[in-house]
Amino acid sequence: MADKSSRGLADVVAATTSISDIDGEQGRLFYRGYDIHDIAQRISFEECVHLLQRGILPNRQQLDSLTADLASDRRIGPTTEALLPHVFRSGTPMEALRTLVSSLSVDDPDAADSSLEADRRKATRLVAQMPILVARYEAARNGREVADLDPELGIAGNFLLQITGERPQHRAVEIFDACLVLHADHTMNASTFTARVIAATLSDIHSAITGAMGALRGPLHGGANEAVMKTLSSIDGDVDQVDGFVRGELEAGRKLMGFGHRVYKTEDPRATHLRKMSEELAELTGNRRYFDFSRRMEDVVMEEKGLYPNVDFYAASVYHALGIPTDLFTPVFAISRMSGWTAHVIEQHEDNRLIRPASEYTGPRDQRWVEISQR
Ligand SMILES: CC(=O)SCCNC(=O)CCNC(=O)[C@H](O)C(C)(C)COP(=O)(O)OP(=O)(O)OC[C@H]1O[C@@H](n2cnc3c(N)ncnc32)[C@H](O)[C@@H]1OP(=O)(O)O
Ligand SMILES: O=C([O-])CC(=O)C(=O)O
Repeated sequence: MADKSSRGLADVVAATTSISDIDGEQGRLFYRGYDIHDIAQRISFEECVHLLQRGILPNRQQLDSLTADLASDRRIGPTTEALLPHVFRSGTPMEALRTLVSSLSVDDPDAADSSLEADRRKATRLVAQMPILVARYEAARNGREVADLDPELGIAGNFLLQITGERPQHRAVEIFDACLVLHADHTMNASTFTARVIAATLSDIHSAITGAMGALRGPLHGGANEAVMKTLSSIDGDVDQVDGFVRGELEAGRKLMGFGHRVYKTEDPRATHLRKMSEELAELTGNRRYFDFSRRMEDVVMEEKGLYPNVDFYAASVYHALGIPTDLFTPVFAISRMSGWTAHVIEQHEDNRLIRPASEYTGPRDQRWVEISQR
């Protein structure tokens, strides 16, 4: 029996990993030993995928090879195509996309192969397919065709192109690319843990990723970015209204989405980059409203609760300024996190042991069975 239970598994070391690491006291994040501050806004999402899935930053030849794989792997199969017109009517994009991601296994050329080599091919394919699925979903629900992919653009640029229907500005692509890098992996967060638990039963990578999508969706995890945008846009009037709004929410005992973190006791290093990018986009678009609201909200939440913004907070105003619809913010998170999830599934399969923690029983004991007629 376990010695002590930890509510929400806080501080429990649930896996060993060489993919990412966090120092929550110092507010530092590392991907395979690289400080996020050194690589964010310097490497492309494709380089990041290589780093997470294949363990090293690619040289030019390795990057070209991965880029070619990603380009040839992004086709979605007939089963998923057939589902698209049905699932876009379902409640939310994350529900629909969870179903679409699950369906990708049906036509996957490696579906029947559970080897590590097949895992690696499926991992690349899933990263390539995810942005296409989101773009196709967006087009389907608006009754339009997606724009053709531009071979000059990478994953970030092509996604913006397909979502907005317009060729994105160079700086917008750079900023979105950096967002994808910043969200790519984060140790044993809830969705990655979910993926690893599923993978550890020796289940397949599509099952693990489908579970991860379900975990990411919730507002205490990836769903917070959408919730932040809804909060920002619900505040009427000017920035002076923010103080009263925040205090009212806290007095009512409600949490403010985008604040707080299980691991960081100081600023989330990703928020540092996203805050700067949000401000830059506010300047570039000439619309400071949501950046100014966010800055004020950050100050009031710090004064009132001592809480720092997490990755989801400034991601909201950044994605909004980039023209991404609010209900696609969490799917965008999934596009990025697919790289981390798949790397973790491979790592789990490489050195597997079933994940099966203990529980602390709190129910009644020594109950006696009685006939149904006597109950
Ligand atoms: C990508 C990501 O997943 S980043 C996280 C995204 N999620 C959010 O932004 C949702 C809002 N934040 C939260 O709910 C939490 O801070 C979490 C889920 C991120 C971390 O949760 P935990 O480590 O379990 O902390 P917990 O929820 O127990 O909070 C501890 C205390 O801080 C308070 N608190 C934590 N976050 C917030 C918040 N955002 N707003 C108001 N109060 C908060 C709690 O009410 C609690 O107070 P209490 O001790 O008086 O009851
Ligand atoms: O690590 C966590 O618990 C949540 C988080 O910030 C992430 O998944 O990026």
